[in-house]
Amino acid sequence: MAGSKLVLEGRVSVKSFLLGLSVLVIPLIRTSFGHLDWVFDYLTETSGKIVICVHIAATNGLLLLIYRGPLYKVALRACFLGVTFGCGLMLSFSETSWTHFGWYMCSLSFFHYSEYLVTAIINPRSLSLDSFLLNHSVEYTLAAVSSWVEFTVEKLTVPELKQLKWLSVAGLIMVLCGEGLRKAAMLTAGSNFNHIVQNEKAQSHVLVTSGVYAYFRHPSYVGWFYWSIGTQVMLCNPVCIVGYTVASWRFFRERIEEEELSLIHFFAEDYVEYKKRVSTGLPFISGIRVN
Ligand SMILES: C[S@@+](CC[C@H](N)C(=O)[O-])C[C@H]1O[C@@H](n2cnc3c(N)ncnc32)[C@H](O)[C@@H]1O
Repeated sequence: MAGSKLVLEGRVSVKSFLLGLSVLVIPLIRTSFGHLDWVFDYLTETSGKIVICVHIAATNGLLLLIYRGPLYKVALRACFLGVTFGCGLMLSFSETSWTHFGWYMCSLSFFHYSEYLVTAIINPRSLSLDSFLLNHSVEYTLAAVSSWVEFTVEKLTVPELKQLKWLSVAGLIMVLCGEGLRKAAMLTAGSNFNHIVQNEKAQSHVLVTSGVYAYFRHPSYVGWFYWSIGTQVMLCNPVCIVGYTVASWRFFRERIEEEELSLIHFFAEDYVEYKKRVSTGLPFISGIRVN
C-alpha cells in the first residue's frame, strides 16, 4: 500500500537522523572525563576530524547496506542532517566563540529535517525528497552561503561583533518561536498543507481557519519569515539581517498573492470572508486585493 510505504520513509528518516547524531558519542565520552573545552578541541584537532569522517563513511556504508533503492536517498539526507545537528550541539556546549555558530547549525539542520518528518506525518502522499527543502532554490542556497561567508569574514576582522550574547539569545528566541509557529501551522492544516502551492483543488481540500489560522492567514510563512531573520540575528550578521529581511519579505509577498488567487478560486466567498477577519500576519503584506 502506498500509504504504509510513505510512513516507512518517515521511520527510515528518524533512524538515519539518530544514526547521524551518534557522532556525539565519542566526544561525550571524552568530555565526561574532562573539561567542556575538549569539545572544541575535538572538533578542530586532526584526530577529531578524522573520527567524524570515519563516522560519516561508516554510517553511509551501513545505510547503503540496509536501505537500497530510493530509501537510501532519504536515509542519506536525514543522516547528514543528524551529523550537522550533532556537530552543532558539540559547538554549542564548547566554551569558545563558536558557540553561536553551533546554535545556528542546530537550527538549520533541525528545520530541514523536521520539514520532512512533519510532512511524513501530516501528508504522506505529498512526501518526496524535496520535502527536506534542501534544494529549495538557487537564491535560498546563495543566502545560506552568504551568511557563512559574512560570519567568517567578520569573525576574523571584527571578532567583538560575534560576542554580543544578548543579540544571539534574541536570535535564538526568534528561531524557536518561528520554528514552533511553522510546525504548529503544518500540524493544524494537516493534509491541506503542501510545500507546493496547489493550483487545482483536491476533493479533500478544506479551508482551515482554526488554531493558529485563526490568528494569521499565513502562519507557516510568518514562522519561516521570523525564523530566517532570527538565524542571522543569532549569528550577529548585520548585512544578512537586512538582506534576509528584504529578500524574505519580497518572496512571501509574491507567494501569498499567488496562493490567495488559488484559495479564492477554491473557496470563493468563504475565503473572502476569512480574509476580511484575519490578517496575513506579515508586516505590510495584505494579500490579494478583492473588489
Ligand atoms: C506551503 S502551504 C502554506 C499555507 C499557509 N499559507 C501558511 O502560511 O500557513 C501552501 C498550501 O496551503 C494551502 N492553504 C493555504 N492556506 C490555507 C487555508 N487557510 N486552508 C486550507 N489550505 C490552505 C494552499 O492551497 C497551498 O496549497
